[in-house]
Amino acid sequence: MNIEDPRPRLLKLSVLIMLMLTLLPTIFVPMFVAQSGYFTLLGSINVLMFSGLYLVVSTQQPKHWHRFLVLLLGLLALLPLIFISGGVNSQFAPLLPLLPVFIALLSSTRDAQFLCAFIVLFILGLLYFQDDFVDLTSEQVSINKSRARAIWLVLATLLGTAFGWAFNGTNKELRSELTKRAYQDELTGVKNRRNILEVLQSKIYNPDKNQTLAILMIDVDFFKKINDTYGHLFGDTCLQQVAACIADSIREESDHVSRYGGEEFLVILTGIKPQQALKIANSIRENIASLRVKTPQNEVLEMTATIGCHYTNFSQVNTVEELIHEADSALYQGKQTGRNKVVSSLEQIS
Ligand SMILES: Nc1nc2c(ncn2[C@@H]2O[C@H](COP(=O)(O)OP(=O)(O)OP(=O)(O)O)[C@@H](O)[C@H]2O)c(=O)[nH]1
Repeated sequence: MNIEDPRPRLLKLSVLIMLMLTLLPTIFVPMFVAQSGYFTLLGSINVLMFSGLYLVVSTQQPKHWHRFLVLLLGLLALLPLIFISGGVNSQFAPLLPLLPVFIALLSSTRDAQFLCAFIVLFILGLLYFQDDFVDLTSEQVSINKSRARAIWLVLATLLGTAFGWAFNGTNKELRSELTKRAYQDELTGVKNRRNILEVLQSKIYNPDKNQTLAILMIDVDFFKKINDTYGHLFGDTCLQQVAACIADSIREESDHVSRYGGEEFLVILTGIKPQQALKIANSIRENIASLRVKTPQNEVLEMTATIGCHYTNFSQVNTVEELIHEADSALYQGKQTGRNKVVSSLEQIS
C-alpha cells in the first residue's frame, strides 16, 4: 500500500523537455548564427533519438530500464556536442551538472552518484586532453580560463548531486509519513477504515480463492456513557487500550485489526478454521473485559464489547459490502440480546 510513484510522469515530462531542448535549437539557431553543419547533423540525430524515446515512455507501462535509457541517450546527446565545441568551454558543458539532478529525481540517488563520478572524471579528462579535440567553434580560450571553467563545472556537478540526494531523502520521509497518515488510525495506531477495506478488496480480487476468512465487527458497549461520565479525552484513552488489546489477541502474520469508525473495530482473520475463529473472537472479548482503566477520578473502569463474527471462504464472497453487512448483522444481534458476547454466522457462543 503506497502513494502513487510520481517518477513515471516525471520521466515522460523530462523526455519531452529534452526533445524540445534539442528540437528548437536545431531549427532556430542556424537561422541566426553561422555554425558548422555538424551541429545541425548532431541536433537532428538527437531529435530523432528523443522522439523515439518519447514514443517508448508515453506508450508503454513505466519500466525500470526506461530510466537507464533516458540516462544513456542524455549522455549520447550531450557528449559528442561537447567534444566538437570546445570541451569544458563548450556552450553545452553547463548542461552536464543538470544530468545528476535529473537522474536523482527520475531514478535514484545511487544512479545519480554513479553519474556524478562519471561526469567529474569526464570533465577532468576533457581538460587534460583539451588540445586533442577538434573545436569546430575555433574559439581561443586561455588555459587558465579553461581550468577555472572545469573547476566550476565539477563544483556544479557535485552540488547538483548533493541537491538530488537531499531532495530524495526528504521526499522519501514525506512519502512514508503521508502513507502512514493515509492508512493508519491517528488515535489508536491500528489500520484505518480505508486500509482494512483495501486489504479485503485485494484479497477478494486476487487468487487464493480457497482461503477461509473470519470478519469480526467489535463494538465497545455503552461507550457513550463512558464519554458522558468521564469526558472525551478519557474515552480516547479507552479506545487506545481496546485497540492495543485486540492487536495483542490476534496473529500478527495473518490477521489485521482496524478502527472501522468511532468505537467500532474490524478484524480480519485469514486461513483459519471456524472453531479457531470463534476462539480468537472470544479471547478478544474476554481480554477487553479484563481491561482495567484508571479514570481521572482514580476509579477503575471496566469495559465490555460485543462481537459480530462472519465466517466464510473467499470463493463465496462477491463484495466487501456483503462481508461487512454479515458481520454487522451478527453484531446487531449481539447488541439486541444482551451485549458482551460473540455472535457468529456459524453458531452463537458465550
Ligand atoms: N472519545 C471518543 N468517543 C468517540 C469517538 N468516536 C465516537 N465516539 C463516541 O462513541 C459513542 C458511541 O455511542 P453509541 O453509538 O450510542 O453506542 P454505545 O453508547 O457504545 O452503545 P452500544 O453500542 O449500543 O452499546 C458516541 O458517544 C461517540 O461520540 C472517538 O474518537 N473518541
